[in-house]
Amino acid sequence: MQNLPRLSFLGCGSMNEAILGGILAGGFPADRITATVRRADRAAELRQRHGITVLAGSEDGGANRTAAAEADIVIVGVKPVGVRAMLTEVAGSLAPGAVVVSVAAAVPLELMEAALPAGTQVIRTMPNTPAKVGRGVTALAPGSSATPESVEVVRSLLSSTGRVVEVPENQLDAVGSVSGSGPAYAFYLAEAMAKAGVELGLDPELAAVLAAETVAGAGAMLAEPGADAAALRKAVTSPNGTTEAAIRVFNEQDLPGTIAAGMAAAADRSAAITAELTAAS
Ligand SMILES: NC(=O)C1=CN([C@@H]2O[C@H](COP(=O)(O)OP(=O)(O)OC[C@H]3O[C@@H](n4cnc5c(N)ncnc54)[C@H](OP(=O)(O)O)[C@@H]3O)[C@@H](O)[C@H]2O)C=CC1
Ligand SMILES: O=C(O)[C@@H]1CCC=N1
Repeated sequence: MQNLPRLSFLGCGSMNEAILGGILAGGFPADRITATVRRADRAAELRQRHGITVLAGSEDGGANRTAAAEADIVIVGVKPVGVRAMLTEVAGSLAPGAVVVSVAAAVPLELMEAALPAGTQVIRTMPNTPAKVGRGVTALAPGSSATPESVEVVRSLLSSTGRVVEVPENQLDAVGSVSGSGPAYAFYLAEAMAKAGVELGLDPELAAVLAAETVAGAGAMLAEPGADAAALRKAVTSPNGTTEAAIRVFNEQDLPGTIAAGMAAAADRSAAITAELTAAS
């Protein structure tokens, strides 16, 4: 892979489109990218929005095989339950030396490698949707045949979507619970803050703007070099002031415990999906 790789996104919904958006914003040429989806209207939307080639209507798998055959890096972005069928479909069409990257939660490397020709390079990742704006974080775990050079190429490609870290595969359920699902928790907080603002008498539109800008602004501060969440929180919290009154109630009602319980449920769900997929193989 001396030159810029050719990419194919097999399945291009929320997550793969976010990665695609981050990569394109980083200057990757649209004419080296193909995506596949099932629905013609979704294909048209992606073509119009990104100027990439999109193949749709893959009832017989033809679109996926065509896209896979022309790619150096194939990024599989279907739901976990569809990954094995997708890999089986394209197994015979992959270009020699192609690298298969999965963004699917809970689908083990072993299961993916078993669906592909022996020796296929597979990399399992757990990205998140802020990839779209270059503020994502992706954890990756290389499969048994992935070479360090290929891992480096994928790492470098994904670095235009944000931070990239390598972890042992057995940490990916926990990673998914923190950063994979994490954007939803931040959006949930913004929704809850807006709702509470309305209950305090604010106009709904104003409350939504205040909550969204606050979560976004706090996120931007957290992204500054050396930022520390606890220190930033303390800087807002005047002794015996308003913030302290709010945090006291959050602690009395064990909000940290509620968050921990929710995140444990996310990690447990990931492990349960793995068990379901493995039992079905
Ligand atoms: N959403 C997120 O924040 C994150 C998701 N993930 C993982 O990403 C994966 C995708 O999730 P998400 O993007 O949310 O799901 P979406 O449903 O938004 O996207 C799935 C995409 O796959 C396409 N698709 C399904 N089957 C086929 C097929 N046979 N051939 C071609 N395309 C197909 C769909 O096409 P169509 O639109 O036409 O139906 C759709 O574009 C999951 O495995 C999930 O675990 C990981 C981290 C975060
Ligand atoms: O909810 C899900 O299952 C996926 C994986 C992480 C974020 N979204």
